[in-house]
This record gives sequence, structure tokens and C-alpha cells, in this order.
Amino acid sequence: MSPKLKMTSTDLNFYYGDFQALHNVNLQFQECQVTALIGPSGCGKSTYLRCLNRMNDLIPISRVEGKIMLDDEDIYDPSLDVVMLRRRVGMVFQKPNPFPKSIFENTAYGLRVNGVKDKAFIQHRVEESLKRAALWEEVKDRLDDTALGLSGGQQQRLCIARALAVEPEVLLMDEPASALDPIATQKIEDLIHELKELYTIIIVTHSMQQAARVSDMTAFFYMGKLIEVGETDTVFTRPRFKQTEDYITGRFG
Ligand SMILES: Nc1ncnc2c1ncn2[C@@H]1O[C@H](COP(=O)(O)OP(=O)(O)OP(=O)(O)O)[C@@H](O)[C@H]1O
Repeated sequence: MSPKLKMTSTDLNFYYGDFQALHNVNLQFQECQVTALIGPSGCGKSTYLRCLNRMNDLIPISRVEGKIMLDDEDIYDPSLDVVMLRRRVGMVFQKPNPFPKSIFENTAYGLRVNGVKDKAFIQHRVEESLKRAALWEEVKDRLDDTALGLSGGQQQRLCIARALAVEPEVLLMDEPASALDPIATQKIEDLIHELKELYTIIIVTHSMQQAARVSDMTAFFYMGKLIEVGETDTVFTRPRFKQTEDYITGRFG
């Protein structure tokens, strides 16, 4: 069976006021694959990632042209429910950002916001999400403790559990391990391996080693343009363009 396309961007341009941050980006994401977005600082990786769940809508001067499809839905269609979109396309940020609430309430947050009231259901979903985020064993006896007492790595896995609790289909990760030590980073990378069975994952990373370890596909951005995309092994061993080669061999960026 050929893999199914989960998201696609077609001729995507993005502007912050007069500044064009993305130029004509055409990119496709297959279901249950991990795609790494790499490139030097300021090349538009995070901007692109935020287009995928309309997080940039929150920036008043911003403007989007082109099309992004999630399955067969145009996510910029004016009739689209953005809250529903962000439920389907979840996001984990660079710095763990748990709320000053208990571990349980952090995990249940998205369900409560979505109006879920059934206590047994919430309980079940919290446990399942914490298990999927590989955190359950560490927190199961202290679910009512504040999330702020967890280590940075645990907080990030809690943020992943929070994102998973609303059953997303796509998970966007913006440098999810850059604030973590090597052991916590390894745990996040192991987790990404497990999660891709169930979710389509798109990850921005500055670490080439991380991209090589976790992703199936790699997309290289430079100055707001997608330079090349392909299977991770190929991009790292036989890049088609000199800019990609210069970047992955550390000649710039
Ligand atoms: N809110 C904003 N307003 C105006 N310009 C912005 C805004 N956010 C980003 N930019 C600009 O858009 C360009 C792309 O930024 P973006 O953060 O997407 O790049 P990046 O590749 O993710 O960088 P980094 O790796 O450093 O996080 C940069 O020139 C940046 O200065």
C-alpha cells in the first residue's frame, strides 16, 4: 500500500508586513512519517511550521498566500474552524511550557477547553496520554503535584502528553529538545520513534545529528526557500544542491 499524504503546502508564500519570509514552498508530508525541517537560523523553518496549524494568524501584520491541505481540507478556508484545526494539528514548543497546574490538569487541559466533562473519560485519556508520552511511570503516584516541580525533560514530555490528549493527527515540534540535556534529549528522540506509529510528525531542529536520527524525510530551507527535500539518508549523504551540502558539512549556519 502506498503511503498516504497527510499534509501538503502548495506555492506557499508568507509575509511579515513587507518582509517575505517564505517563497513558494511546495512540500508534502506522508502519514506516520517524521519529517525534519533544517536550515540556518532565520531561514523560515519555524514560520513554515507555524503556518501548518495557523499559529501565525496571531501575528496581525502577517499574510499567507498559497494553499495548505490537511487530508482534503484547505486549512486557510475562511469557513474552517481554527480550534478544530489545532486539535488535529498539535504543537510542542522549544521550551517546555506547562501551566502552573497539577500534572493531571496539564494533561487534561485540552479536553476541558474542548468542553469534555465525563470524568472517567478524562481520567482514562490522561493516563493513556501520559503513557504514550513515556511519562506515566514517573508521575503516576503524584498526578496532583504541580507540573512545575518536574525536571525540564519531564516537563517537555508532559507538554507532549498534553498535545496528545486531544488525539491530534499531526504533531508539530519546534526544536523540542534544544533546552534539554543529552539524556532527556535521548528520551524525546526515542519517543518520536514510538509516536510516529500513530502520528505524522514534523520537527524543526538545529541538530543535524538529531535530524539524521529521528526523521524519515528531511527538508532543507535557506533564506525562506525550500532548497531540497528527500529521504533523510539521501539528503545527508548525497545532497543534490551545494547549499545543502555546505550546510550539512558545517560550512555555514
Ligand atoms: N513575528 C515576526 N515579525 C517579523 N519578522 C519575523 C517574525 N518572526 C520571524 N520573523 C523573521 O522571519 C524570518 C524567518 O524566521 P523564522 O523564525 O521562521 O526562522 P527559523 O529558520 O525558524 O530561525 P531559527 O532557527 O533561528 O529559529 C527571519 O528573518 C525572522 O527575523
